[in-house]
Amino acid sequence: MSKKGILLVNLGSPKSTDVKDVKAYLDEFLMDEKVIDYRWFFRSLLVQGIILNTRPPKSAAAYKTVWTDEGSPLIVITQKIQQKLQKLVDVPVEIGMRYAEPSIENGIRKLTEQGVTEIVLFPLYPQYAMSTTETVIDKAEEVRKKFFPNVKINYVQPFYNREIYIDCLAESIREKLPESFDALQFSYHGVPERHIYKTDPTKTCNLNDCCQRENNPSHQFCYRHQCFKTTELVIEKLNIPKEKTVISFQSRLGKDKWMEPYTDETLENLPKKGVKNLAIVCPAFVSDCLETLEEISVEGKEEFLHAGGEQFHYIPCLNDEDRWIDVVKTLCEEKLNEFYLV
Ligand SMILES: C=CC1=C(C)c2cc3[nH]c(cc4nc(cc5[nH]c(cc1n2)c(C)c5CCC(=O)O)C(CCC(=O)O)=C4C)c(C)c3C=C
Ligand SMILES: [Fe+2]
Ligand SMILES: [Fe+2]
Repeated sequence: MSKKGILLVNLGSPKSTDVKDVKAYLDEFLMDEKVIDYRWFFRSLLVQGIILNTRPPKSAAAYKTVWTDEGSPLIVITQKIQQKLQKLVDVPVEIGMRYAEPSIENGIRKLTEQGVTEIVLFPLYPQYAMSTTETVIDKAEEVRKKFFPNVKINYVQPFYNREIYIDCLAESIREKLPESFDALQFSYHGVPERHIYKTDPTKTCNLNDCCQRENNPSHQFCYRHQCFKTTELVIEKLNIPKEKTVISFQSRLGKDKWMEPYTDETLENLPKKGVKNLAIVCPAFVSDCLETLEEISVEGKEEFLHAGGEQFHYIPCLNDEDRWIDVVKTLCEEKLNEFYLV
């Protein structure tokens, strides 16, 4: 009888907030061809020649502001999800990070040491992107072929529009929303527009109205569509009018054109449009991390207040909320059950 297990995969964080560890982490992360998708020579020129010579001290300082006694919030929260899920399922659950430690290889090894030969791997990203879901699958397949050729892996698909997830996210937001607010902003991690064109096998997405159409063939691989869809479904559940919501994209890097509108510019413009009391949520992330705790809750808040905003309410990610752990369990069990069918 084959034994099953679950591997929860998140992005990863530096080993510590030392500049050298942050530099090593950024090197691995940004040299990934699915993240900075230039040919190796140009990627290396940009990342190792420019970014790694300027960014690590700034990033390390930012990490210091969010780091806890237990470590990076992203990793600590992923561990908490693992521990809670482990109490609900009767197969072993491990974690692996796409970059740095604990690695995907490490996670698969821990599972195989417990006799597991069939793994459900859950990339913890609601929306598909080349720089997230796709690179996780590439890495896991590379590791599987090299070290664990007899192991089978079943991947949990992006769940941006799944009813159980939307219900869970909407409920979580509802509980944390202030009594009154002028607007609810959905800030998603951005990606370069080029990535969306590149990963569209149907070549039918023009990053325009088509992303909001009901049935465009490109939607399965369109990060922009999936962000719009999550937003649309959540506000419908929350019964919030579209006019009271804003979508934006954060964390751009480099000189390429990234998806617009940008979160920082939106935060500066909203007070001029009469939005003084803002609630903001970041549904591209299931766990709080540098990009939410520092870029939004601290920097974003400052930008908004400086531009004339009065109240800024950051709504935390799902993290290890019990209702979210139930969703993780259901999505994993669906894939565990598929092993019985083949
Ligand atoms: C939806 C999730 C994410 C997408 C899509 C994504 C794309 C993407 N990111 C960068 C560059 C950086 N991202 C950084 C941090 C970071 N990114 C995500 C998630 C997505 N990235 C998370 C969860 C985090 C936080 C990690 C943590 O430890 O808390 C950083 C590092 C931070 C910094 O130095 O400021 C960079 C750089 C690119 C280029 C990209 C798509 C092309
Ligand atoms: Fe990122
Ligand atoms: Fe699209």
